[in-house]
Amino acid sequence: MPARPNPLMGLPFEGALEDLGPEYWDVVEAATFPLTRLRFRNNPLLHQLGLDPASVSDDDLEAAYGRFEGRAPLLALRYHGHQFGSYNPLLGDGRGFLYGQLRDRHGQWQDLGTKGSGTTPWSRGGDGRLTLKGGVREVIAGEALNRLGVSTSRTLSLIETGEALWRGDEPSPTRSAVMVRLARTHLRFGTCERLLFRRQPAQLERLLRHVVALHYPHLAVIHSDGEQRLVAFYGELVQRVARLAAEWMAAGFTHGVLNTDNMSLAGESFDYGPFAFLETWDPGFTAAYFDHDGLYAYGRQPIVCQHNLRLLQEPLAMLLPRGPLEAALEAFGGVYAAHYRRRLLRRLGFDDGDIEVGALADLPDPVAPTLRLLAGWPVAYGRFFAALAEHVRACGLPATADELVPFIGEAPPPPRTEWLAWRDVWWRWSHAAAAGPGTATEAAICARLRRWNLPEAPNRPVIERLWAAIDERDDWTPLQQWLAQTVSPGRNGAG
Ligand SMILES: Nc1ncnc2c1ncn2[C@@H]1O[C@H](COP(=O)(O)OP(=O)(O)OP(=O)(O)O)[C@@H](O)[C@H]1O
Ligand SMILES: [Mg+2]
Repeated sequence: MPARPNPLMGLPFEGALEDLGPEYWDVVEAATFPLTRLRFRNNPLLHQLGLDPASVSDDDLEAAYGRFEGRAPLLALRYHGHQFGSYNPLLGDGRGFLYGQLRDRHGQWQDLGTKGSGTTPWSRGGDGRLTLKGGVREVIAGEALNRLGVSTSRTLSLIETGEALWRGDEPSPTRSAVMVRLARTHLRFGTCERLLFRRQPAQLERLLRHVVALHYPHLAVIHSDGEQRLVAFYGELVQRVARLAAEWMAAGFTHGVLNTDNMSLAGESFDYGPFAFLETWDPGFTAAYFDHDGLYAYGRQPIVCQHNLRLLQEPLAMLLPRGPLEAALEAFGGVYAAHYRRRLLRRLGFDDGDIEVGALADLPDPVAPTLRLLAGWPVAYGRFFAALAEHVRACGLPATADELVPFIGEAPPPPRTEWLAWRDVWWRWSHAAAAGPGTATEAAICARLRRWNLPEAPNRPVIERLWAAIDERDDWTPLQQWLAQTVSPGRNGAG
């Protein structure tokens, strides 16, 4: 009987970046691992790629994304980057490669990229590997952020590979893994910076033509003039990154390593290393243990993103005048503020559209009172929203402001002045929304609270609990349960 074909190997890859030529990448080979054992598969993403998940076996995934059978060429991408303020010209894919590019079910380009698949010319003495814990953390970050509505890469598969790794930030030896992630692109701000370093304007122009064609195709239609098109690309990237920063802030997420080699030219969030979700709300909260000065602290993320966008002007200035770039960057603050407000409102159950325009003008904005309350109440940021959602589901909308009581049973009481101020604003909004012209009935507010908040945000203690079960007993059930109950909107009762 002929062997059943592996559906993953029939995916319709198109060599868009490969066709740009070897200036941008090196052909590499994957490592051979002592074992390949599937630990996580993302069925919704398999579906998004046009496959029937039921037709893809675990062994298919191990063959394609653990043993890398039947796929060539594998490309380590070249890039540089500003890391913690210093330029590093020695970067590039040092432990991953571009596996392939294809259009998904919605016609959207997707890259399949690996992490932990072996050394490359850019490994700089590193082992080219990913720890299993690092892979588990990537799975959690991508799924949680996606569930919170953040534009993010996601892990397609995580395969344990049976090696013993030594790391300074994990008890070692520690277990190894290889992951494949889906991202709109693996091209980074640092990909452009490398071409400035090497003074290669023609190669930058080719690269950006590729980026616009794949990731900003509407701009190619609007602008026949190449220069205008690139200015428009930068302008849209500014807006996408501003929205992304707002999404991280509303999600209570600290990326941790906002170097320019971790900034996507498609404006999507990716590379989940030392990230952390907030415990108590604190703008100074720092995720990476090696970020001694708090450069990439939670509250600095918008300003760092804006700074990184300004750094990107340097390579672009090989092709474009500065004036329009600087003018485009000025939009950052306004786009950020408006998007952050919308996202925070949504976590509180609200939307401007719920409320009569006249009534809206009379309402105090809930953003500042929410942050003032959170700054003084030692509760986990995600817990605040989850508990609000639970309270409204259990008790309905309060008929009077006084009926709304501090709803986090296990927490110390909130600071009185900040609580009363927040309570009154939230109550006024909830009543204006429920009485407004939109569809924001009590049930709709309740559904929104459930949809846009996680029952349990994966802050450090939560991730450590999930990891401990894997580490101590090889028990994957807590992780699977957390993923099923926390990140699956269906199970969570949300639409
Ligand atoms: N164990 C390792 N072996 C070789 N190179 C590594 C290793 N860890 C990190 N690097 C390289 O160091 C640089 C910075 O690492 P960083 O953690 O930002 O990226 P990454 O997590 O490896 O990959 P990505 O940005 O694609 O998610 C990258 O060029 C990366 O390839
Ligand atoms: Mg990186």
